[in-house]
Amino acid sequence: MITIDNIHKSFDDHHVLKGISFEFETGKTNLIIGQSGSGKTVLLKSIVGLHTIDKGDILYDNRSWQEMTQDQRIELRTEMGMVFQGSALFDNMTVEENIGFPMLMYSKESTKAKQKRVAECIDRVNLTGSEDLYPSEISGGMQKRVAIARAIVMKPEYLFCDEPNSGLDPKTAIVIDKLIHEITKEYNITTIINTHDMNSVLQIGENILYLDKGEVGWKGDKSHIFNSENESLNEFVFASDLYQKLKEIKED
Ligand SMILES: Nc1ncnc2c1ncn2[C@@H]1O[C@H](COP(=O)(O)OP(=O)(O)OP(=O)(O)O)[C@@H](O)[C@H]1O
Repeated sequence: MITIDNIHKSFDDHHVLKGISFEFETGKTNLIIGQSGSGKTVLLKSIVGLHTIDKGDILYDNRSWQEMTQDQRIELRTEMGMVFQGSALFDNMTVEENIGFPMLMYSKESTKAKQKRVAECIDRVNLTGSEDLYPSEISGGMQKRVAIARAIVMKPEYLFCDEPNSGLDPKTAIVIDKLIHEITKEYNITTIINTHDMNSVLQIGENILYLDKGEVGWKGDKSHIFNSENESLNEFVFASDLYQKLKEIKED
């Protein structure tokens, strides 16, 4: 579980995160949603440790970020897997090399054990047979699966995904959402996903934080999102492509 406790973050005089508290639960797909500019990326980067927060604390299974030594923070990073927007694969490495890269850098296991783990992950994301291909030779959906396999190869406690569906067609996006959701359950990971995508919210939104101009606008799960009394959230939900399409179908 990751608990954020009253966190604040400003850039010069721009106060972006204004006292956010939330619990991201273990074994669940936790979603951060909100309008563009509401602070989703700044929040995710703060949790990953890429931004220094100005106030408050972040607890990683009860371990306080503020109280950690530099060595403990470095150790914590090895427990984190990340799927970046646009996949961020190494163009000059094959699928297998991309997935194995974190092990090459950080794992102290034997070469044989590393190869076994990489093969397991390739199999888990259904990329068996594509090991020797380069990113430019595979589809966007396959690239995303490589990014997911690379993120889980070190068996992380925490998985962070920044807009994992960006650039994917709706059908592939559903496959990727399902994969992240299944992996979260199988490995009992605390997964946090930043998304705009209402389809994802309705598919895998088990624990949702809606950010409204840097504040907590609403918390809940997908089954309650349509019944919220929060005006700003309703605007966000009802302005989504998905809702508009459903409305058009109903009106036809
Ligand atoms: N490094 C930075 N320096 C200064 N301002 C920043 C920085 N990063 C983000 N911001 C500002 O913080 C605010 C929130 O940005 P953020 O990227 O978190 O929004 P978001 O909710 O992720 O939006 P989007 O959905 O468009 O990605 C914006 O006004 C942005 O300009």
